[in-house]
Amino acid sequence: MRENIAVIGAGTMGIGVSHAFAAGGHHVTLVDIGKPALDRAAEEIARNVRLFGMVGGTPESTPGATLAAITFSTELADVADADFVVENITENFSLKQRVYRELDEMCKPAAVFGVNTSAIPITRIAGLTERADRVVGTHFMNPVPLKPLVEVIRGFHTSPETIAFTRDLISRLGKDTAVVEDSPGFVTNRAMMLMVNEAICLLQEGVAPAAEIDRLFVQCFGHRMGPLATADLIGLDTVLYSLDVLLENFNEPKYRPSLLLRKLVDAGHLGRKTGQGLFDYRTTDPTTVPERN
Ligand SMILES: NC(=O)c1ccc[n+]([C@@H]2O[C@H](COP(=O)([O-])OP(=O)(O)OC[C@H]3O[C@@H](n4cnc5c(N)ncnc54)[C@H](O)[C@@H]3O)[C@@H](O)[C@H]2O)c1
Repeated sequence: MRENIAVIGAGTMGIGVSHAFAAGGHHVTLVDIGKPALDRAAEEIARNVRLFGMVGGTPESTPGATLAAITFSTELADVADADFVVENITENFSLKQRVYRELDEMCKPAAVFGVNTSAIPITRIAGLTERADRVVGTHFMNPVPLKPLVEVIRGFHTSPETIAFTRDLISRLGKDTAVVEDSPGFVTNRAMMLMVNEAICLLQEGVAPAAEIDRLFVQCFGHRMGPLATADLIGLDTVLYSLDVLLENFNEPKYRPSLLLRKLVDAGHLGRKTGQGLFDYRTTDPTTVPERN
């Protein structure tokens, strides 16, 4: 069944989520506050369709067909007809607060809200709306079209029907779901952000150069990508904001972001999306590490 999907935020995640739903046969309305972000999103989706297609998606998808299934808009009001909303705006509670209050007023009562946050508790977001039973965490992984599993988070009030609807929708994209209970950072990011932050601390202390830190994870532990390349792929701003959320919620100093991470974000070096981060991507991709010697 073809659903009306709204995707809010056309950054790293909004690009991948729109691509996955459009290639999966749905109609997508992608909303961002800025036209430049939407133009970049259209370019990147077209490039990504060519590059990697979609796990379980329509094999005959072309950039033109995928883009034709997406309406690009700067008006939140354009998502009033959505059956399912995936919100992917910046990892900042006050920004999200404004968006959810507006969405709750304008969307039809039956619409389900999928929160694609890295760490903010789903129950806290659901409390901003009058439809807490229809708010669910949908933690997609990056790059979305290539990742076979989505972490689905059950908020305090999320209903069994909402979980079932969300799992069915995601399974029709050819992806599996792992349902977990609500807790800051969920399963994945509570553990992963700690590892990434500690790897940045190792770099900051000069224990090893960035490429060597990542090589140890790839060649010794069989990781596809080292923690520093992972941080650059996520976006260093998103890593920093996620650690801030974990620190605020758990009040444990182990989640304190490294000074180097904060400095790079202040400098505007946010990783792949800006061309520089822990590595420099402007001319070549320095993060490709062979998996074995
Ligand atoms: N990057 C990842 O790997 C990853 C993975 C899973 C979840 N997330 C979560 O997804 C969300 C988005 O992350 P991202 O990496 O795509 O961030 P990003 O910075 O790349 O993109 C955020 C986008 O949201 C837009 N935006 C901000 N306020 C808005 C508003 N009021 N209305 C519409 N658009 C608005 C910005 O213009 C920007 O284009 C965050 O909550 C993040 O924690 C990120």
